[in-house]
Amino acid sequence: MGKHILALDQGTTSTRALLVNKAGEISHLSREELVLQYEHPGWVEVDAEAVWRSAVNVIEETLRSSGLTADTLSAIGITNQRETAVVWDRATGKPIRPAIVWQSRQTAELCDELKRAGHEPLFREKTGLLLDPYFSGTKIAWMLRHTEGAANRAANGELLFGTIDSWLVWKLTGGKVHVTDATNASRTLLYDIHERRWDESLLALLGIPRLMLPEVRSTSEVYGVTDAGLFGGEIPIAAVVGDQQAALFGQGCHRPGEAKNTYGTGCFMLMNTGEEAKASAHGLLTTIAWQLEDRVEYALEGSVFVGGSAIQWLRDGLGILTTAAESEALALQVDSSDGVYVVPAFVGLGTPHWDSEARGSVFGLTRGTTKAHLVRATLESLAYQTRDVLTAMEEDSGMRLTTLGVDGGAVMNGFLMQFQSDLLGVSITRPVQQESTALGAAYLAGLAVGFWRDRDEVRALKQVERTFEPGMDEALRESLYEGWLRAVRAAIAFKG
Ligand SMILES: Nc1ncnc2c1ncn2[C@@H]1O[C@H](COP(=O)(O)OP(=O)(O)O)[C@@H](O)[C@H]1O
Ligand SMILES: O=P(O)(O)OC[C@H](O)CO
Repeated sequence: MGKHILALDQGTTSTRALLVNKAGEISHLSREELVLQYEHPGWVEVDAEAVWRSAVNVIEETLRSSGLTADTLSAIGITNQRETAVVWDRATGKPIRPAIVWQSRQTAELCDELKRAGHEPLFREKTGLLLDPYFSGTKIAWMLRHTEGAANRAANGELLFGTIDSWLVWKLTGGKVHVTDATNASRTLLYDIHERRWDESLLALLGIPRLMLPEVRSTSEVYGVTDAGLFGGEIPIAAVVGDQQAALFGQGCHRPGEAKNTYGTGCFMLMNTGEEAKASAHGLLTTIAWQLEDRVEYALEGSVFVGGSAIQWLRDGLGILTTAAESEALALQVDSSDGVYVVPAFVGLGTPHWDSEARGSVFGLTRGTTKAHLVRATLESLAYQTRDVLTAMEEDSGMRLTTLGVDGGAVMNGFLMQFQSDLLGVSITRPVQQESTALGAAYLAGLAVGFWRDRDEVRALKQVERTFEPGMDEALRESLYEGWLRAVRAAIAFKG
């Protein structure tokens, strides 16, 4: 048995590989940025070949910098941005067009068509999701409709579909293994999360041939080994898990009622609900937390589409920041956002509104507004959106949260974390190891190959770096939040 698990974390904006040892310590992180394509307003795509190349590069770099060889690794655990859809040619392994990223709105019309025909309750009941362009199903249907000859080729078994995990496993195994896991399947809009199978009636509604779909396996098992030609030896691939579920596992939220929020490109709060798939009355998603052997556990999820990417917009779109980290000092230059609210609905709104037509808006500008106010209001928007989600979560689960575990790129921002704690009235714990997603994938892979004994062993590895306690006066907190609710209502009303 080797001394390390390699975690491959394929996110929206970057691909990372890192090593995890038995104590849950991380070393030799290698990272490659990805270029997203925004060809039309509301569309977000990425070159699946570039994603694949980035995965090879970061694994090679991690091996090189650590001096380890492939056969000294115990396993690879893969975690990935979810819903992003790839369709490729079975024979050549080439994608038929760019992958459609989870944030993309290009299937809004198709979703509306299906809603008008009254199909949403069926999708909601079987998959725990909603008819929103976010999920993979309509993205696959769109590719089949908009790529010449694709529908016929798919029906003949010449094309394969996969979320990013499937695509990477296919490539890593040299085109031998076409699988996904239950967490990723639960984000496709095609998988019955109760019966645990691809659903023929949903496939028929979307015109997707069953032949294209991967086999659905558990979240923690050996699916195959990496092609010996790639890294100079075979490495067992022993976990596949959607990144938000991986973070839930990595944060040690293994018991019902435990929750985490990840602040990456988007913000995703997941609460473990155990073996019960709880339906939501407030726009949350019911999703599979993980499948271990034959046992499935579920989660309630609130999905916020634009989180850290609003900070990237300040940096790259407006040019008022040179780095995302600078946003903290700027926000702290002012005592408040002075009545300014930024609603970053750049690609519509997810939980609890599910409005794919809404667009971003800024409210409350005066002649005295400075870039510090705008930056602060943008950071605050992550916290306000999270409060919307937590309110829904508490109403649906009937549980009151006292502590929230956090992770993701933006949690380094101390201003944001304190404001978040103030606004929720909840303690926030930031772990020492903020790569919860990669840790979750490593733990799940390690459990499959006997690197760790059981869940309790990995849960005990978590260490808290800092706790943020709520300190804001309640009247102020509620009046600030009132302003946010007004701003969101106005943003939704603006779309005409
Ligand atoms: N100090 C910071 N303050 C606010 N946002 C930050 C900070 N550092 C990084 N971010 C944001 O975090 C995001 C990157 O987080 P990460 O977890 O790597 O995302 P993903 O996995 O979605 O690619 C970016 O959108 C970036 O703008
Ligand atoms: O790329 P991330 O880490 O922001 O995650 C994206 C989510 O999985 C989308 O559902």
